Amino acid sequence: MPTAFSSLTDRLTNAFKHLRSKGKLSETDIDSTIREIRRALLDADVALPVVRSFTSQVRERCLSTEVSDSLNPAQQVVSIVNDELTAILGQGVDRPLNFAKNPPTVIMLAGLQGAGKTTLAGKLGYWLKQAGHTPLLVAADLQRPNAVTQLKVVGERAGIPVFAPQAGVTSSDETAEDATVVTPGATHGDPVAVARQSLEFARQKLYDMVIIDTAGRLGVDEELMAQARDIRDAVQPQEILFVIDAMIGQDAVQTAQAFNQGVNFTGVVLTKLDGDARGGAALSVASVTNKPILFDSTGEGLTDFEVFHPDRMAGRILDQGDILTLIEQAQKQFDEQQARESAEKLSEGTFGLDDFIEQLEQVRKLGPMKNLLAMIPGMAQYRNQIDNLDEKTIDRSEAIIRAMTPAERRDTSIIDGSRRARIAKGSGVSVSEVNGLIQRFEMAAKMMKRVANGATSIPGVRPIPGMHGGKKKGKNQKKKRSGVSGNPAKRRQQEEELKARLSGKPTASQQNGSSFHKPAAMPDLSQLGQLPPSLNGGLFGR
Ligand SMILES: Nc1nc2c(ncn2[C@@H]2O[C@H](COP(=O)(O)OP(=O)(O)OP(=O)(O)O)[C@@H](O)[C@H]2O)c(=O)[nH]1
Repeated sequence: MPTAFSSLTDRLTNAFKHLRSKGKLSETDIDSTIREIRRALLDADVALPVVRSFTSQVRERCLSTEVSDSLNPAQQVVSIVNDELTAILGQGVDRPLNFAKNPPTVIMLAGLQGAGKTTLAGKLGYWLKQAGHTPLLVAADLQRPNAVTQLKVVGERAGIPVFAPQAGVTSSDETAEDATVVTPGATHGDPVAVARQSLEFARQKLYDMVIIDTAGRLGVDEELMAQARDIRDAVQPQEILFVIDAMIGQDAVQTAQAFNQGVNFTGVVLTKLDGDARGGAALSVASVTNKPILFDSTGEGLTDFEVFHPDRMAGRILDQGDILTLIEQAQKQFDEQQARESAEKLSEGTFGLDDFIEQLEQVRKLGPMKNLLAMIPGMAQYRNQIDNLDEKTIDRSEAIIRAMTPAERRDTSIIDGSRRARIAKGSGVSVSEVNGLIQRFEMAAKMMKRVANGATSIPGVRPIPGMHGGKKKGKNQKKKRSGVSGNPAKRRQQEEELKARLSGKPTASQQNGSSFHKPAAMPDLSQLGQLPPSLNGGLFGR
């Protein structure tokens, strides 16, 4: 899927490609790589001062770094670029939200018109609600006629009450109009008064988070800034989040600086990272303002929103995937017992189409398939194929399987010609589509059985610790096959290991144990002759 960083990813991975054949890097090699990195960053709209300090830092470290035993030169350069990218994205640290000692915690949103503030208010509120908070959204954007209505719609969708002035209503004891939208008589036309009243309301009704949506303008102007300052002074927020559209290009830095001076924001939210315009300017914002990026948003949906982790974003930009996010999402959504059973069935060769449907349902909870594939290391080169993956073909596959009898799903070998014709009719597809699905399922099941038993691996994809059982194991050991441990300490260790693998550092077990592998800081993509069947058309065909 093209994202705001796709072309930057392509350019950077290309710059590293030339280094792969080198045994040792000369100063000339380093300089020519640095030149390519500089051009890639500038073309992606990263601000010039940020590019300058970034490249000089990378160059200095490349020249002074000792030759490592465990990393080849290309991996070493990628590892340095990864560190420095993580640093410009926010000093390399994750900064959690500040909460008030005495609730409610107040979060004020500021930014240009159309940056995505209103949408973000809903996403943030929804995210907080999922975490057990009781948020209230506040419509303090009284500039744009439709803004209040828009926030009410967003609030309704997220199931979060909205404190909003209602035209013609002035009494302060108006009661809730319906379950999701509160319309007390906030003072009409005065955003500062609305914000102040919302706090009183939240205290009375015991909302513990107040998210205030403020007005945006097309460009920075002093009147807007003064209004935002007045709101800030009236409600003393714990967080003032500057919301910035990643696609606005070079203006991002100037706008961010103006808002920083104007309201002294505490954190940044990048929106529209799903767009395909050059998103480099947004990457400069944290560095130029010295304020952390707290969240990012990748679509219009309520859940297209995530906590920003500088190191994971750097990994995605460098096409090292984001396995940690994938694991976290999977842990949230997956039924662990079911995953374990599927893994066992796969290794035993008893994985049927019924199980496949169950897996599909679980995977679907994680979001569109394209987004998931984008989190796998080394996938940038398959962007076109991933883009061509039509999610509808997945629906069709599901329909075919659902048209089968339970016995057919358990054992595809009983599906003869007449059964195939019946299934095709029942699912509204052609017989050849049914044939194709059965054939691909049988092939994939065979391959997965071999992979699960350690007989082979997917080309270019290094095994994840605990993923492959090797030989068939006893009952107790089987539990490890789902790849992610249920034990929190063990899981943390696995995450640390993965993190280290992705950053190119030796993992704890590699340092302690005898089975030291060269870390896969940069997967050798040349080995990826073909996608695993499940990705390359795979079960879903094309
Ligand atoms: N693709 C994409 N669209 C987004 C994202 N966030 C917001 N949008 C869309 O961007 C448009 C503007 O978003 P709003 O939330 O209205 O922006 P705003 O900052 O509140 O705008 P004003 O109220 O005019 O100041 C809407 O159409 C949103 O659906 C995102 O992450 N990705």
